[in-house]
Amino acid sequence: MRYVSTRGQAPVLTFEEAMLTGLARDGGLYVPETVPHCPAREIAALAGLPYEEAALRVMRPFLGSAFGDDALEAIIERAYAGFDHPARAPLVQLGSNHFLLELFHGPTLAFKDFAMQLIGQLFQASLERSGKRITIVGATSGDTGSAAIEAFRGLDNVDVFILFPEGRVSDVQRRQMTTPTEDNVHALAVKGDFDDCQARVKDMFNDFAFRDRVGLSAVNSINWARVLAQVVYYFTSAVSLGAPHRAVRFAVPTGNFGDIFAGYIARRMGLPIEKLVIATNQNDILHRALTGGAYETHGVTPTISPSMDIQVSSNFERALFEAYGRDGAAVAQQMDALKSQGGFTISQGALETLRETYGSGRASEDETRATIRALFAATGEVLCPHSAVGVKVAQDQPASAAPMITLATAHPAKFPDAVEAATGIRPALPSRMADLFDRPERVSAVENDLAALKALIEERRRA
Ligand SMILES: Cc1ncc(COP(=O)(O)O)c(C=O)c1O
Ligand SMILES: N[C@@H](CCOP(=O)(O)O)C(=O)O
Repeated sequence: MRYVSTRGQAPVLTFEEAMLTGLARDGGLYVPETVPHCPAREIAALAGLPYEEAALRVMRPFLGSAFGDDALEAIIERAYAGFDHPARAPLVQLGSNHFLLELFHGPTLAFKDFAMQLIGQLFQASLERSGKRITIVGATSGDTGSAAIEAFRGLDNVDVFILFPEGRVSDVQRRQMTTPTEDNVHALAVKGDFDDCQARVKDMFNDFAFRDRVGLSAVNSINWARVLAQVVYYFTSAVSLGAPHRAVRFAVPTGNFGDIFAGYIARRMGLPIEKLVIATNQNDILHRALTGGAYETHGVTPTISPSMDIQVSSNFERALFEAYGRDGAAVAQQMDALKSQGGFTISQGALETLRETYGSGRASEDETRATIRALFAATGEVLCPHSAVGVKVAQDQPASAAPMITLATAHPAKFPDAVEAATGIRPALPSRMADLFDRPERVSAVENDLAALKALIEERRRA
């Protein structure tokens, strides 16, 4: 299995190389050269398997020869051993044809743990073999950062720097990043929004001298390995509702488009997904793009679902690459326009292709709060605001016989103020985090300035 860049000008890599590289050297994102097909009988055979076994079967064809079967099996076992729920990704029924896929039972209480716990193990195995050391620099709107820190804390051959927008993550999210004591972990509060943080990370990747000197690696979903790990739960949930004999739909709270693109890969592999519905908050660039054809940034607005306060949605580039028939030059042109003019228009052909796969919707702040309140009153299920955006948009979709599965992407206890305001209930953190607010914080406030950030990283990383 080989990986190519969405901009067509970077070296073709193996899985392991693409994982360690992160962003392609032409600024694009790696995608598999071909998407392996999973025949219906193999999809059906996933029914009833432990999550780990299903993960091995779904991901195996993408990894090539980098990790042997036994090694991969052990890696997957270790990755999910710290999850609080035996099913890892349990399904809860919300209504006659609507289900919630709970993805928040991992160590940091968000869906990011599914991928981050796995790639933490994959990186370690790979670095032990090569004897190399790396510097991970990630951008977060709240959840990727804590998941990355949890996966890489304390490792001798990895330094981790996480850029988060100052004052724009919840207190729980911030403390998850600022209270770990390991000296390879650095939480950086940037004066800016998530798009600024993500842009500075990409700038660092585009400075090849810096990139090579510090051994830069990415753990945002620009890294293909992140997306791959998220393909698995589309299979496990769809199969438990009757796939491959019955089609399903997914509503996916969306920001950087990594999670929903994992659903696209599952669909391309042969999983019968009728629609992948993009659910956005007020930062609705993706909904506007799908409905009107113009992908235009309007600036990031803070919301009660802060992890989705994103306008430059990195993985949409992967979707465009597919919609433009894998024309890297066309994608590069649009990405240049995004950088220089703040937007671009999607061609009619590409838009129609996107609409065959994706639906979309947007939830306002009031609708998000009302959905948390109504679902709690009707079922007792307490949603985080991101999951509530997903549920609201799912409820707004046209009727279909195919069951709708909404991804519940974070635990409500990460956003206690918003949840309490909607339900009167203040959700409690699991007991292993009960003292989170008593732990001392360690954080550096930094300007949104590339040179200053690079200097800080050079100074603090352990050579
Ligand atoms: C809780 C939560 N929900 C949804 C999203 C959106 O996921 P994606 O960026 O993969 O679209 C994020 C962040 O990415 C998140 O942290
Ligand atoms: N919502 C994310 C933003 C980064 O997304 P990623 O999936 O590309 O890492 C976060 O919580 O940090």
